[in-house]
Parts: sequence; structure tokens; C-alpha cells
Amino acid sequence: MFDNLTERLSKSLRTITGKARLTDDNIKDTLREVRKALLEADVALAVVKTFVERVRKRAVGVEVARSLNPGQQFLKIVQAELVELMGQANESLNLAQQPPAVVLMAGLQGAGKTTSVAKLSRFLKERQKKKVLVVSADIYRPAAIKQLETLATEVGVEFFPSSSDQKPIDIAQAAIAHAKKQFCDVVIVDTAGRLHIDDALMDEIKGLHKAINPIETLFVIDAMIGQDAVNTAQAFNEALPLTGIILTKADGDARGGAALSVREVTGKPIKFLGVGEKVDALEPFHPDRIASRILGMGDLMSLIEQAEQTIDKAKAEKLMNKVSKGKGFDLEDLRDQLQQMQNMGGLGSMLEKMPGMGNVAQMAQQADMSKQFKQMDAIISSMTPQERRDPDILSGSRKRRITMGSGTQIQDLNRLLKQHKQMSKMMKKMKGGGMTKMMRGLGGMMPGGMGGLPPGGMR
Ligand SMILES: Nc1nc2c(ncn2[C@@H]2O[C@H](COP(=O)(O)OP(=O)(O)OP(=O)(O)O)[C@@H](O)[C@H]2O)c(=O)[nH]1
Repeated sequence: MFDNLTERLSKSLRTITGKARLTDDNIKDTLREVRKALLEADVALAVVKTFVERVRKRAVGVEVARSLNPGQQFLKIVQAELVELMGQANESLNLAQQPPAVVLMAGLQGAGKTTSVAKLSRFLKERQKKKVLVVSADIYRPAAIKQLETLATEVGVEFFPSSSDQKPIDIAQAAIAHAKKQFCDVVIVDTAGRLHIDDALMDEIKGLHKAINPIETLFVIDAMIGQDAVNTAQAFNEALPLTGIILTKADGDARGGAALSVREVTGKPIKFLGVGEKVDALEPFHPDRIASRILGMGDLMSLIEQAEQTIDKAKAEKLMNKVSKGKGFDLEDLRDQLQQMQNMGGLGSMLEKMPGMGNVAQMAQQADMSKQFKQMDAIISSMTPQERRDPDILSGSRKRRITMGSGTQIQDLNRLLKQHKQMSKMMKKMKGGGMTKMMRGLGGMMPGGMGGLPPGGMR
């Protein structure tokens, strides 16, 4: 989401890096560029102004620490201010109340409310071991209720049936009463979408809010709507006592402005980012990590957490044992690793979180790495178990058989074998451990050891 912004900001900050001192003039020049970069990323004008002014105030007359050059010092200020802009700490959901804790979802049509209900319920179930019940109070779009039912089944949470001839308040109250009886911890209420700010529907959701008194009222907003995000967020914030925001479609090519503006204009924290269409594509929002990502410093913490969530621990351990006993990293293992990368959203999404890899990530996405992964998978699948264990036995005729079987060329197979050799060497060096360890290693290489530090990076 932040690719362009990252690129523009890095460019503008580069000019100040070479300077011996931070002066009024070079600060002014750099800030002009920063301002342009933010506006281009669709950050609201008022927010840009406040932000630039805050950075300027902090930068002017600052004592440059001996260990940092002026550019780094300036970067540190920009990072701290970005964090400030997006809210200090990650504010998770407040579910501490007599169960069930009621969560109300609000937002425009198509913002991703229903999908977010499913993602959130899965998140609460898997990460916080909560018993979740979901219900749809969208009586206008009959397919909406069915959509929620399908998603609830997919993520394995309880669905409370409703129908379009009921009243939204009755539906929500019945669901809450049912949840109490069933000892559910959380009830998530999905609501009807609005095409735009529509008085009748706004009144309806206000009434619903009053009747069920949710502990969390989450506003779901699509990052792709750019500058409009601010007006929409403001309108919802005035109508409802929002407690937080879910910013969806952060995986798309949105320019990132919404992420930077909504907190400032509503005063409400972004609590989650939607990063894909699948039900597991939800990330808790950490302003400090996002600030690092925007500044091209990567987000290793999120990557490591994600790896720990998705990587099959048993398999990783088996691999570690195998490699540490001096047995090779074979093609079967390579296939497992590729699979795990795919599960983590593919190489592009992983690279995006690595420091300085933003551009490479874009290239990887453009080159459609998933196609290459599929091709590698097809090649390995066309080998016999013996060949996978010991690729050195691959003679010319075996290679021909494999490429015929997988619909690939000899060059593709040779490339795969070369990549496998390289990975195998790397694994030996790390004595197994696969991706989690590889990323830990990367974290350790960061200036200041970001991987080992609590989120916060440079502060
Ligand atoms: N890429 C991407 N797509 C998303 C994300 N969240 C939702 N979507 C997609 O956005 C579309 C709309 O999502 P819904 O959940 O149906 O939206 P809604 O707000 O419930 O819409 P209404 O029920 O009509 O109000 C669907 O195609 C989703 O798959 C996300 O984080 N990333």
C-alpha cells in the first residue's frame, strides 16, 4: 500500500542525508518534498500541514546526536511524528466486560464489513480463544445474511440466523440474548452498508447502537477511497461514538493516505488492517511498525509474528533436526518452504516487510512470483521420491522426463536446482530452522537489531 509514498519519501530524505548540519534551509527544502509526497499519497491537506509543522518544530535546533548523521536524525524525527500521527501504541479491542462483549460494525457499502466480521471472529477465536457469535442486521441485501453465514462456517464460529423481514434492533437483541445463554464471549453485529452518508440508514445504526450499547463500535473503511476517507470517517465519527477503525484493502494499490489521515481527523485508533480477501488476511495495526514500513525500514516484527502463526512448527522442527544432523536440505523440503511462503501471502508480501526491500517486493509482485512457485512445485512433483532426496542423480534423460511431465523447459529445471543448492548452503550455515530463523537472522542484522527489539525501532 505504501510503495509510492515510501519511494517518494526516501528520495526526499536522501537530499538531507549528505548534509553536515540540519539548518533552517535544508529542513525547509526537505519538508517541501515530504509535503508533496504526503499529498500525492492522498493524505488530507490539514493533516499534512499539521504533520509538516510538527516535524519542522522538532527538527529546527535539534542537537544532532553524535552517533547519527543529520539525515538519520531527521528520519528519526519523521518516524516519531508518523507514529504520533497514527496513534501511539497498538490499541487492541476492549472486550473486558460481563460477557458477551458486543462489537458493532459500521461502514459504507462494499468497504469490507462482512469480510472483516469473519476475519475478526477468526482472529478472536484463534488468537484469543474467544467463543464468538456473529449476526447480520443487514435486512436490505438478502445476500448479505447468506454471505455472513458462509463465512462464519468457513472460520468455524457460531452464526445467528436472521431474515430480511425482521427489524435490525430485534435481530441484534435476539442474538445477544442467545449468546448469553450459550456463554459466548463476543457477539459481532454486522450492519447494512451505506452507498453514501444516508440519513435514514445513519438513524438506523444510531438507534441500533443505542439499543445494544456495544463496547466496541468499529468503523470499517476502504483504504482505496483516498481523499474521501476523511469525509466519510468524519461523518461516521459524528454520528456514532466510534471506538476504533478497521482499514481494509491495505493490500491493494491504495496510496496509504487514509492510514495517515483517519486517526488524526477522528481521534480514533486504527485497530486492524485488512490485507487480502481471505479470512486470515487481518493484521493488528501497529503504528510504529507501519511508520517503519513507510520509511522503507521494513516491518520485521510483523513478518516474524506472521511466520510464527503460519509456519507448521512440527515440520520446521523436523527440518531443523534433519539439517543439524548433517542431512541435506532436499527438494521435498524446498517444496514445503515454498508452500509456507505462499501461505504467508507470497514472496511479494514478505519482501514488503523487509527493510529496504520495498522495490524488490514490487518487482516480485509484477513478475508474479506465484506463477514461478507453481512451476517449481510442478517440477518437484514430477520427480520420484529418490530424485527429490538426491537431485545429484538427475541425468539428462531423467531431466527430460521431468520437464515433459511438468510442462516446463530444461532451463526452468536447472534454475530450480541452482536455487535449491543455494538454499541448501544457507540452511547448512544456519543449521536448519527454516524461515523463522532466517528472518530472526535478518532482524539481527538490522541497525540496532530491530528484530530483537520491542516494536519501536529507532525511538
Ligand atoms: N483485497 C482485499 N479485498 C477485500 C478486503 N476486505 C474486503 N475485501 C473485498 O471487498 C469486497 C466487499 O466486501 P464485503 O465484506 O462484502 O463488504 P461489505 O462492507 O460487507 O458490503 P455490504 O454488505 O454491501 O455493505 C469483497 O469482494 C471482499 O472480498 C481486504 O482487506 N483486501
